[in-house]
Amino acid sequence: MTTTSTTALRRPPLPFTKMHGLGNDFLVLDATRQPVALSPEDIRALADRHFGVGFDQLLVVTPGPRADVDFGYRIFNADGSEVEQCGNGARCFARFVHDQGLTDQRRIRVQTCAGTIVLHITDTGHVQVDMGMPRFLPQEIPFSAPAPALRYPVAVGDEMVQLAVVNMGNPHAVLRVADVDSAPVATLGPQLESHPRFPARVNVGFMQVLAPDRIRLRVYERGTGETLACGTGACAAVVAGQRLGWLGQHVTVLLPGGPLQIDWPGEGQHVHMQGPATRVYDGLWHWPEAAPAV
Ligand SMILES: N[C@@H](CCC[C@H](N)C(=O)O)C(=O)O
Repeated sequence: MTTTSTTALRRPPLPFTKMHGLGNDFLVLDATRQPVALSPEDIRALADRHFGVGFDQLLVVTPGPRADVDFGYRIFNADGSEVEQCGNGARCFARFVHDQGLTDQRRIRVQTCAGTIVLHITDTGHVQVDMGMPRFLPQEIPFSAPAPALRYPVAVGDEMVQLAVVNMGNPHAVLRVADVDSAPVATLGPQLESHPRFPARVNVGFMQVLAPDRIRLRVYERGTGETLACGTGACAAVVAGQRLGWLGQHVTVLLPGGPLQIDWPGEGQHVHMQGPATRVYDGLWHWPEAAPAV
């Protein structure tokens, strides 16, 4: 029999939770109770919507690295790249640690690669997130430009587009469009995502201003493609729109997956986001067996 050694080499099944924030979907792993060591190939296999579970981002809940934070939070895009921040993921993170009994606190401090964020579960079950301070200097995005500006002309093929750039922990470019339904998200999105002026790639938001307190937004996400919602993208669009004089301090952002409330009192202040977080199901992932040689 050859099965003994094969079985010994098989990786144990991986318990996970599937969640979403307005359709931006996540696979959530609890690394406070089980060891989690995944390669970029493992993440891509799990993210595959036909052969795996399928998700936009993988969220890993870890123990807090210091006494002043409750948990750590690692985020990976569907392409296996690790990223600094995820707004919709932060709301799901709060619901996950609360609903799994990892904490009974409603105010949760979490360490991400981009710094500390504070999550608050409201009485209605929504989650408010203090997303920290936006940054705008080209080197902080990172973005290649000779001097800071509110918008930058960027050449894409024969076309010139006007971009605002914002770092919300992760990099964002924001374009204003007349109508998000006809915006070239599928073509311009990937061209800008990997544009040479963004050395760490970039998330690309297409914003339609309906009123000073209401926008529509579609986001082509770095490492994932267009998603039904992007929390950091919503924050970046509101901050960029306010700096350009188009928006006020309190804005409802209508994403394909639903609305988010974003508030920014202005320069030098933190951005706040409020919205839902939904648990879909719990599952057990069985690692695929190596395909037999043909
Ligand atoms: N969906 C997210 C952002 C996830 C990370 C992003 N794709 C990146 O590479 O920076 C959100 O809700 O903020």
